[in-house]
Amino acid sequence: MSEQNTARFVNIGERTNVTGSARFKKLIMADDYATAVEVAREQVENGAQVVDVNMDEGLLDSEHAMTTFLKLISAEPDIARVPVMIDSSKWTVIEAGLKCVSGKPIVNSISMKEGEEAFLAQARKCMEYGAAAVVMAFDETGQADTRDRKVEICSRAYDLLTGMGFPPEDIIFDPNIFAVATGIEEHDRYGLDFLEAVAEIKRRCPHAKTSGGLSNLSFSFRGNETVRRAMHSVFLFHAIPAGLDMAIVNAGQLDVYDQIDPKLREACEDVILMRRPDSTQRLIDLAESYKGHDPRAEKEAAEWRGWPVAKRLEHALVKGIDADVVADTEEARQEFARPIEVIEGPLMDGMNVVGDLFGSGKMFLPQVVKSARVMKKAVAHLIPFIEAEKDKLAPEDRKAKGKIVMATVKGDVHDIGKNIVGVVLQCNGYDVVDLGVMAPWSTILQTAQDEKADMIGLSGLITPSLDEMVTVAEEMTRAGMTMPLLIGGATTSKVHTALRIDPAYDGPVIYVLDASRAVGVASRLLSDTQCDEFVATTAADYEHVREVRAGKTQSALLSLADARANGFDADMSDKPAPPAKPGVHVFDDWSLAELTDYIDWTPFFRAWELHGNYPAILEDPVVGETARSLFADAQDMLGKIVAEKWLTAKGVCGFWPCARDDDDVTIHRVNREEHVRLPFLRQQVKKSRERANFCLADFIDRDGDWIGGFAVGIHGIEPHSARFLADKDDYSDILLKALSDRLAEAFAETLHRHVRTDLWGYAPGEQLDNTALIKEKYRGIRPAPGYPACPDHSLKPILFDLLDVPGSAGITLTENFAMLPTSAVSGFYFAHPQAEYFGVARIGRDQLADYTERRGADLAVTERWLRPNLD
Ligand SMILES: C[S@@+](CC[C@H](N)C(=O)[O-])C[C@H]1O[C@@H](n2cnc3c(N)ncnc32)[C@H](O)[C@@H]1O
Repeated sequence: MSEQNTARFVNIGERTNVTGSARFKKLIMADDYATAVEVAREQVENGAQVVDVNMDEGLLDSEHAMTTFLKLISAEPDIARVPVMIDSSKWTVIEAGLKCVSGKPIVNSISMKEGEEAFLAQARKCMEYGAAAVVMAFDETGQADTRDRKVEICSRAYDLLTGMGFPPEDIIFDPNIFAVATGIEEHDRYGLDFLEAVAEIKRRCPHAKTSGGLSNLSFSFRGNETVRRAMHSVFLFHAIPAGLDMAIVNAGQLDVYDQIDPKLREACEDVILMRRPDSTQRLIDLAESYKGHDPRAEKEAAEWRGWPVAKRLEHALVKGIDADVVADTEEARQEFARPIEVIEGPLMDGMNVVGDLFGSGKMFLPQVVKSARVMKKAVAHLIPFIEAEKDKLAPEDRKAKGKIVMATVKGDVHDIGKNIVGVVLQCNGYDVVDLGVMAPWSTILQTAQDEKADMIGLSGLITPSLDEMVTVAEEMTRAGMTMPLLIGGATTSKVHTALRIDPAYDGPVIYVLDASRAVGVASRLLSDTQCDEFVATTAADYEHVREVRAGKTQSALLSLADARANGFDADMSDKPAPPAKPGVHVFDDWSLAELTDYIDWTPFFRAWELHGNYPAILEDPVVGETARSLFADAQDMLGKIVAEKWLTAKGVCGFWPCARDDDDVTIHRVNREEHVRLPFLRQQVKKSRERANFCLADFIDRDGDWIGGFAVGIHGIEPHSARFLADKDDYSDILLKALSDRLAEAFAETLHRHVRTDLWGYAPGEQLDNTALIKEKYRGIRPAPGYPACPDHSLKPILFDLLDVPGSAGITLTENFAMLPTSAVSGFYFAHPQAEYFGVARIGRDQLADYTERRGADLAVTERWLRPNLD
């Protein structure tokens, strides 16, 4: 697009959207609103003139999330200066949002899909709130595709809206941008139809505005970023003069129209404006030449082995190639006077390049971990020579930038995240003393003192670990320590760090969002010039979080009695039939080959901090190349895991007759003639009119029903992990752990399907592919203790006892109820068709007391397990 065009073009920021941004979703799910507000700020700073906010996520109370976030950003003057677009497919969420926006909001979207009456009712609401509205070109018969349908629907909507007094300048038509050059003839006109429709709509509908989502246009060229960018720029070059006022597009990914290769520009223009019958084929042919191969890189690949050794080492480090690193390091050692100089010279130079690329977002975690593997192998080769030299020369020890003691806290066994952070720190020149998993506070403190560490880093994945971290902080205070304490891991958040850990420790406490932040945090903490300011700013930031929290009106809670009265009323005429095969079923060795077909790959990439959905992530313009390479390595290892039988999948499941007793489910163990009580928690947050206050017991019939349970685990990782670590190969070790986790989840999915179709057998004819399984399109749920519907991890011992999990599947529990082996999943089966996941969220003291009694436990104990739900 030309510069003149850009000036008029309204760019709608789309990063504050839980459906489009994995990072934003993670922040919202972690209740880290303070950081989520920063995402909105970044967008505005980067030039977004409207901020689109979307909270449509099944596990969220979307209305609550929308209102909380909107209230927060409306209190930030530099964000509140741009309008907010309230984006939801649920009208209740939009309405909740409208109530708390201070400036002029935009509703995204309304349409005549459900007929005129519903359309006008929504429009009236928009007017009441003074909101502008995106009106989709959609009517009772469907979405408008041709020019005439777009114009017809928009004109009709315009007449209806202006007829009821809706200000025309508050109407934003979205006449649907569809993909062109798909090879289907009817699609050829889509670009031109949109452009012509925009011009005509602007003519017929004075003062109304137009908008569109641009990325659809180039959908058929996924993976070919050059062509996609060119298409978008060419399209806007024509659409803006035609009257397009705004679009959802990443402004940073547009090319200047005049600078696009003229051949490509012309071919795009031919397609969009339908100037030739063969334009699609011509663009497809031309697109090939912009794809994949980079002749320069290929030439380089062949040449690099002939470069001088220092450059070869740097290249190997940056590219993560470990094949020749030992030979090259040896060659370098012979060239340099002392072996230490190889580390301080070419190796550190190479790692600095890696650090810079990573720091500037041009390199991603899997590549960094591969680079670290090269570095470790080179250093391992040099160590004996350095040691031997010590006697003769007594050289100074290699100077590290700083020393960090890292640990996964007591009771927790998860270490993928911690290991990644450790590797990243090491390859940036820090010494890392890794205490592994399940580290008690005493060991952590002792090691930090013995090693004269500069800081401690704690990690944890399950909620009880939050309390363990508070304990470590308190003990550090008691020991009079002052070194910084770093907090990270999936269960942690900035809010928890600010509210609970920071006040417990006198020294600096820093929450580290992900591995990519670790080096920046460590280097600032150890910098003579930056440390004080960084510590002070962070402390002030946490103080602010505490103030905001203190001033925040907590969502109102119902009494437990009222919440029960508003419980979910499941239709018990629909309850499942008794299982076809009741009792307990043990699986000693489930086929790994079968499990590989049921892997959900998206969380695999997330474990490596590559955000995006599989398979689209493989074609992502930014991380696609890294994702493809990682995926190839994963497939390669998975092949070996299956063929060479590295691992064993053991599982158990069972079904028991039961009945509901208020919020408990009592299980009848027929063979032992005993009853086991499963106490569940009920939502107490006051709901808007129609929503119930859910409890898992609501899905069970008081007059008799069935419930199930399961536990699955992947065994046998240890010798392989040890082999990789002995070979200085953290990359393969982390890869193996991540794959083992994937296999455990795939096992849970496969076993659940076997339960539905065969063992319980309530859905014998179910035909769902893996995508549908991942989207949980089946009947029934398998809530897991520690997850939002049953957040109390301490239900696990009851489940484990029912199934004799240690005996049948070889899985045990730590004192904080983490499962061992680490790659394990357990939960309950509810088969009622209306059963759904929800989050218990905050509960009141009345429920805590009631639950304590039902569990027959001490208040102090239940309080500890339920702490995240009490604050
Ligand atoms: C963590 S994901 C795992 C599946 C995903 N496809 C994977 O491979 O990682 C989904 C599982 O988490 C648990 N879960 C999710 N939401 C839950 C909730 N609100 N309450 C209880 N359990 C929940 C259920 O066991 C569900 O099957």
